[in-house]
Order: sequence, then C-alpha cells, then structure tokens
Amino acid sequence: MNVVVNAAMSADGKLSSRRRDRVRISGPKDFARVDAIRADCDGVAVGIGTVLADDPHLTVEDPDLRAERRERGDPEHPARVVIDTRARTPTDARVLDDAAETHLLVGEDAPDDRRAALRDAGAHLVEAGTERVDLAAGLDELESEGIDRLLIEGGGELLFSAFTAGVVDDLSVYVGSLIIGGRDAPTLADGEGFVEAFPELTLADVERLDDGVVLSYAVEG
Ligand SMILES: NC(=O)c1ccc[n+]([C@@H]2O[C@H](COP(=O)([O-])OP(=O)(O)OC[C@H]3O[C@@H](n4cnc5c(N)ncnc54)[C@H](OP(=O)(O)O)[C@@H]3O)[C@@H](O)[C@H]2O)c1
Ligand SMILES: Nc1nc(=O)c(N)c(NC[C@H](O)[C@H](O)[C@H](O)COP(=O)(O)O)[nH]1
Repeated sequence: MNVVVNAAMSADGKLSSRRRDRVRISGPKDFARVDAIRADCDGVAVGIGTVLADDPHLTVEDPDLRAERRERGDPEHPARVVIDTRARTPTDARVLDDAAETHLLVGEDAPDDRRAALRDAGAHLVEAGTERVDLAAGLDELESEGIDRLLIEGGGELLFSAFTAGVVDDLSVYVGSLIIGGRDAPTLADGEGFVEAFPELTLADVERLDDGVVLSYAVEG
C-alpha cells in the first residue's frame, strides 16, 4: 500500500490548540490541494481523537474531482477509515453517513455492544491489535480489500504511530503563518517521540500557497 500523510500546522508546529478543537490553519488553496489528494486516494484515514474533536466528513468536495473519479470507475468518494481501538466512534459521526463507505480499525477487545451499534450504523469493522490498533496489520487488511493508496490526515498521536510502524511513504505539510503555542497542543507527531532512529525525510518540493508554505517530503526507508 502507498501511504501519504498530509497535515496543516502552525509555524510553531501545532496541529490545533491545547483545547484540541479545530483551528483553521489552511487557506482556501490549501484546502483545495488536500481535496485533490483525497480524490487521488482509495481511502482517507484519521484517528478517533480527530473524529471526536472535529467530526470530519473526509469526502471530496470539488464536483469536478468527483466526476473524474466516477469516470475512471471509482466510487465518488474514497473510503473513510477511522483508527479506533475501543470502537468509540459516535454512531451519528459524519464519517458514518452514507456519502461513502467507512472502515473502522478496532482492537480485539472492542466492546461487542459498540461493534454492533457501529455495524448497524453502516461501518465495516476490521480487527487489528489489542491495546491499540496494530497499524501495519490493519493497513494490510485494508489493502486486501482494495485500498492501494491511503491518505492519513492525522492527528498527532496517529501520525507518530504511522512513522513508528514505518508505513508512511510521502509527507506533505502546510505551514500556516500563525503561532498556536502550548506544550499540550497536538503537533505533527506526538506519542512518546523518538530518541534515536529518527525517521528521515528527503525534501522533494517547497511551494508558497495562500499565506503559507507546503513542504513535500519522501520518507526514507
Ligand atoms: N491540522 C491538521 O492537519 C490536523 C489534522 C488532524 C487532526 N488535527 C487535530 O489533532 C487533534 C486530534 O489529534 P490526536 O492526536 O488527539 O488524535 P488522533 O491522532 O486523531 O487519534 C488518536 C487516538 O487514536 C487511537 N489509536 C488507536 N490505535 C492507535 C495507534 N496505533 N496509534 C495512535 N493512536 C491510536 C487512540 O485512541 P484509542 O486508544 O481509544 O483507540 C488515540 O488516542 C485535534 O485537535 C484535531 O483538530 C489537526
Ligand atoms: N488541511 C487541513 N488544514 C487545516 O487547517 C485543518 N484544521 C485540518 N484539519 C484536518 C482534520 O482532519 C479536519 O478534521 C478535516 O480537514 C476536516 O475534514 P472535512 O472538511 O470535514 O472533510 N486540515
């Protein structure tokens, strides 16, 4: 599977504020750039933290991009993927509406009542891992179901695990022209952090967009 990560951060590296509510970092051109990446993928993934904080829809907004997908025989929107060990996704979350299919990667111990409720709400459940979702195993399962190219949009906890698991091929970061600050505000890669064997990146492109900069990297290894 080809995995691309995209996120928007402030000039001080934060994905949102310490309140973990959604901060608009991108401008319109950057949101359009992300829409095009979504349209080019078979799936768009976020962690449960992002679902609970932002209630994202994770669909393609531009009708022309949706038409191009239909013309090439793809569903109008990529599949939505939520990484959610305990099956905490609310049944009225926007990712569970009928605009697109939705896969939930859950842990082996996810409660049966939550699994049943989420299946009733239309989700497809994929079991991988125990304490936390085993990303490599979960993504392998999604690949066997036809997701060959996956966009991971965050948040910081999930992105750290994705780098730890070594599953990320490409990274693009929009750096917006603002400071958010806060030692507890989410960053691009949270988790425990690396102390050695830091994932290394090769800078592939730098582009000025809206009032910020898009940095595009290939991930080594
Ligand atoms: N600016 C941007 O581009 C951007 C993008 C996305 C999100 N955000 C912001 O980021 C914040 C949310 O980020 P977050 O870090 O709190 O949440 P997150 O990364 O979206 O989700 C983290 C949660 O996913 C679950 N999970 C399951 N398996 C995991 C694994 N292997 N590794 C890591 N997590 C795993 C864990 O909950 P369980 O243990 O319950 O499973 C974990 O707490 C929000 O404020 C949102 O607005 C910003
Ligand atoms: N590219 C980007 N720029 C931002 O300034 C920002 N706050 C996010 N945040 C990502 C997060 O995952 C959001 O929840 C989804 O971008 C919402 O996605 P929808 O529009 O509901 O499909 N992403």
